[in-house]
Amino acid sequence: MDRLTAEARISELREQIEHHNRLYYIEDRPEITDQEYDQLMRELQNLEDLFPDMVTPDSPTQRVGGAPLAAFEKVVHHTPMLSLGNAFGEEELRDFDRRVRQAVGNQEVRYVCELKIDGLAISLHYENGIFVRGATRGDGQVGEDITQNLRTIRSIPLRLKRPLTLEVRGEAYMPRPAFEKLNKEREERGEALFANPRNSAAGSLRQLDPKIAASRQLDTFIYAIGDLQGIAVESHSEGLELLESLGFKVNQERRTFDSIEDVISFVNSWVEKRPQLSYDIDGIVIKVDSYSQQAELGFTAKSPRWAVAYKFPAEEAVTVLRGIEVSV
Ligand SMILES: CC(C)(CNC(=O)c1ccc(Oc2ccccc2)cc1)c1ccc2c(N)nc(N)nc2n1
Repeated sequence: MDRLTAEARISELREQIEHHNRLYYIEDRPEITDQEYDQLMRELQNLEDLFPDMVTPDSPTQRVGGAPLAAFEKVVHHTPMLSLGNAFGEEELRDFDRRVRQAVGNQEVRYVCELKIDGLAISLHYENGIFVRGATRGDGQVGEDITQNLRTIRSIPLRLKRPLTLEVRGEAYMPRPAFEKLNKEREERGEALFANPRNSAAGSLRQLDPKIAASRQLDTFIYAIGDLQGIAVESHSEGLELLESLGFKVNQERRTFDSIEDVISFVNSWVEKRPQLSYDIDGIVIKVDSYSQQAELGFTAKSPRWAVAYKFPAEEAVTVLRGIEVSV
């Protein structure tokens, strides 16, 4: 095959593979079988083996990186990764609403409610649409460079739909079925089990060998734009739509409400619905939607005044001590 034909076929295969990747890992509605997908990947791999100079970092064949690292480098976040203040009851949500309305005067306030995924906070940096670096939250200012491991997560796009330079935040997590399968395998091998999906996601992303992370079926939900050059969006919900249009996986259970009472009903509905999800959540995040109102509210030393995390009561941890059941 001559170079020109190879080049055309390589970009056609990449486009098809990325399309089916999105359908399978982000929209959860595959259109082709795994065998057909593997065949596309094999054809691309063969062509890249024949023409190595045509390999680019955003090629789907470049997800499972090279050799294990000796250690993780440190990364300074462009904008700090802030934490969330907590609310543990309905009254605290009403207090939050009163503080918000006090600060913004008698304007209408719209809230965005998002599931709080029980995983590991991550930051992803893109230059001209190409994934160049991913990091853990660390202390909010400095995290660890886990780019090689994050590249193995299929719901993280290696190239965006538009050549934007931006930094996004989200959660890396392990779906419960993958967690149960992993622990079953570890039990058969006589290895220590992970206590919960969050620990297994954290443990997987802390592996220096990307082949181990690649074997762990991790997933992501992106929930915030950090640095965004040159695109004007007016609200958080618009920002999430933009993230989705760029190719990120954004959780579909988010809702907007114009009153804190509706927020409270939404929060209560998730206390029951939580077990139906295929992943763990530890609460609901409520954010003021308007960016201009967020700016009016500002930040405390470590978290925004325009957001709060409603935390669910910890799962009833029952420990059997000498045959007596006690709840802790
Ligand atoms: C709201 C924010 C804290 C993200 N936002 C930021 O980290 C952030 C960071 C700098 C910002 O602006 C600054 C820029 C420079 C200096 C200081 C602040 C604004 C937001 C957050 C944190 C955890 C979340 C979580 N677990 N689940 C969901 N669903 N949403 C979450 N949202």
